[in-house]
Amino acid sequence: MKIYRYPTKNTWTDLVKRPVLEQKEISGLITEIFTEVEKNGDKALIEFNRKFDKAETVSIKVSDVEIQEAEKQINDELKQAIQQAKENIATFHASQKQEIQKIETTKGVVCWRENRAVERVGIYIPGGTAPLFSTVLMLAVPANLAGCKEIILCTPPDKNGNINPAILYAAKLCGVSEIFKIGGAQAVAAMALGTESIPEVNKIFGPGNQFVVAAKEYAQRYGVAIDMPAGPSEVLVIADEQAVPEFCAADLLSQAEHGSDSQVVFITTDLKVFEETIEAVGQQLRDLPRNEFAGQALENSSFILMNSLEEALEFSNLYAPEHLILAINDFEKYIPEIQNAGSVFLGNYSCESAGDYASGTNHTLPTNAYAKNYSGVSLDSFVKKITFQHLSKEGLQNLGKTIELMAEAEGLFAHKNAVSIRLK
Ligand SMILES: NC(=O)c1ccc[n+]([C@@H]2O[C@H](COP(=O)([O-])OP(=O)(O)OC[C@H]3O[C@@H](n4cnc5c(N)ncnc54)[C@H](O)[C@@H]3O)[C@@H](O)[C@H]2O)c1
Ligand SMILES: N[C@H](CO)Cc1c[nH]c[nH+]1
Ligand SMILES: [Zn+2]
Repeated sequence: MKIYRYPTKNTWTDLVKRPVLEQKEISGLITEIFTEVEKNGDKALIEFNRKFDKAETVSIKVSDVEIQEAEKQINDELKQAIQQAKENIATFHASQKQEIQKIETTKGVVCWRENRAVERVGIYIPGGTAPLFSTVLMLAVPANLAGCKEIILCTPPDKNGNINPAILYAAKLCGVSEIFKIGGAQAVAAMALGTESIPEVNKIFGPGNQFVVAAKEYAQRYGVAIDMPAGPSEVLVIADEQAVPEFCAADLLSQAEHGSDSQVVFITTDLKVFEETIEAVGQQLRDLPRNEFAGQALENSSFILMNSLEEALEFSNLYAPEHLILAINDFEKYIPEIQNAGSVFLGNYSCESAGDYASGTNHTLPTNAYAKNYSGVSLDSFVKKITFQHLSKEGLQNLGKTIELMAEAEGLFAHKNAVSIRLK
């Protein structure tokens, strides 16, 4: 845990750095993995399961029997919880649908956009530190609402070569087409390149560790699109004097527990809240089952005392957190000041776990300061927008002179002629 009291602005660039694996090592490994998958297909994937996940997999495709068996292992209470989360996610994402808006830019010139779903999408479901079946809902629900024809899911197998039953249950519930037992960079390579059993997809979605993020970035050179870099989880909490230290500590630990390379940042203007939150983090960490990841993540994490909420917001915009929690009284006032963040949680009761599971917003979000230039997953992530236009003869008469003049000025006479020939 790194503690800073009133750090000067010239130290901020160091404070916003994330813990990253050695880039050179990762990129060498990713190239190797893609080359191997391209050359040996499924055989390479089975070998990677052995090497990276210590798993024996005879067949990498999940069978219908495995899916039926999984359903029996999920109790009714969890099924109901999954159902409620799914409905909220569907409601929020369905609200993002927009009516087609035809607009007449000049009399007789009508322009509009129409959505078309990305046809075949690949969704990566993390399974290294925890089986994130909630991510199935976050990706498959909007993919279905958007009208994607095929949803291919990849997730790492356990040591016995099995997939967590809740992942299989959620996948079936959300209309996933095919499920494969393969994780990490090799799963991304398989979806980008295609193998004997895994179809090549048009766009790859989903969060993952630094191997997965690096592989998604690499995959783009094969013509596949990606949602965004969604890596190790992070949260930045800004608290004032009325914040509840135990709540702040719980939110910080909720993201720290994702993995040793997660990072959490706590900023407050109040000395009492500062000291009590640090103490509460220590206490809650001791009581947390499987707390080793959270403990390691806290070593990379900062607790900062600042002079004002304005300064805290300025720091937050530089950090560009995946999640921002404003545990402050006057949060409405500060909303316009938020420039860079993946998803924002307002007040003392908007715990980040709500967005992780069930409030309705998407939990697949940009990390590592990518919130400066990317949005989280939404319905739009699963569609392409095609523009249309119709010009009547009158429309071309009204706009023709402008087009001819501009084409001539660019020295493109065939462009000019495409107008002139029609208006002769
Ligand atoms: N940003 C977001 O939206 C978001 C959402 C959910 C989860 N997350 C993050 O996703 C991550 C999930 O990571 P995870 O590790 O639990 O699961 P994961 O499924 O992303 O990664 C596990 C895979 O990594 C590969 N791997 C592990 N060590 C390796 C090595 N040394 N060399 C090559 N490959 C290796 C293995 O193949 C394994 O299957 C966490 O960091 C979590 O915080 C982010
Ligand atoms: N907090 C993660 C995104 O960074 C999402 C998640 C899934 N399950 C629990 N949490
Ligand atoms: Zn989480």
